[in-house]
Amino acid sequence: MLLQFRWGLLDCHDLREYIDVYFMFQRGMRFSINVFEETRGYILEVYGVHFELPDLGPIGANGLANPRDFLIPVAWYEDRQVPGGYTVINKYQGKLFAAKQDVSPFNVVAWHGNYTPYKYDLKNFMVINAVAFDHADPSIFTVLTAKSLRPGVAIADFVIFPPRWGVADKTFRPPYYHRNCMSEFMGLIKGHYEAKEGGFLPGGGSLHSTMTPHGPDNDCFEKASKAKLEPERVAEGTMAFMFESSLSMAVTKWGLKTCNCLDENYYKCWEPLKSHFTPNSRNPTGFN
Ligand SMILES: O=C(O)Cc1cc(O)ccc1O
Ligand SMILES: [Fe+2]
Repeated sequence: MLLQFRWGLLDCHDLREYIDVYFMFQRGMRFSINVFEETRGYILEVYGVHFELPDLGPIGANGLANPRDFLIPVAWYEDRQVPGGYTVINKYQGKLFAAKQDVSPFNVVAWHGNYTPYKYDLKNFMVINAVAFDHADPSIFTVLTAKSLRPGVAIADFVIFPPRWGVADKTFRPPYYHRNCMSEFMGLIKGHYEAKEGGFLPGGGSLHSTMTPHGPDNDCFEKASKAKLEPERVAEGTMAFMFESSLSMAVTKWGLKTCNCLDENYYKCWEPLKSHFTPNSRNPTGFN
């Protein structure tokens, strides 16, 4: 992603070197985004609470997304007019409003406070994974969380699936088949997602709503069930992510119809799955 971000008082300069970046704009901030090349972006807005680093628990003081890697922009302003003027788009009570003005909205020359936008390069995420057996829950990949009042239940988690090593023995290594109380919106910034190599394209999105069963497609199941469990690179050159929420998500009319991009056949990726239930294989040889 090649882009340039500007927001009132602050300039993120040219971000050409950044590929997988997370940006946070605080409420009320004016910003503009210039893109230079093929660019993909996803937006998540939370209300009432702020994103914060997850509690690290037994991980200790350091790990996952480290505070040192969250960067804030330097002060910057511009005082200029552009032909046709500026259109400032404002979101208010869920609706977008546009206002025209002659001067740049980024014309304030001083700033004092502790309420800044920030950026985080996803490459800096310190990935943790299972190193003996079992598939660890995706909460190990939480970059930021917007907590609800109930401990452990987030309004929204921002989770990434970065390149890493898969080494777990006696384990089906891809994501397990599951249903859970969270809504899972997934996106793909680049590459492919291990659980749906063909059916999930960069720039696309999938939504598995609360308590909807889901998991790897048939190809992934077949491959991973037969694979020799040697150490292997997982998700090399890719970046999938998940916005996970304890709230339900509604799909807009645009998403369902207008965009004309709905994959009506998505469910078919699970159709070839067969039952492999064998009650006697509960304790595979050598497994305690
Ligand atoms: O559904 C998904 O593909 C996301 C996901 C990944 C994983 O490794 C475990 C659980 C989970 O929801
Ligand atoms: Fe899931």
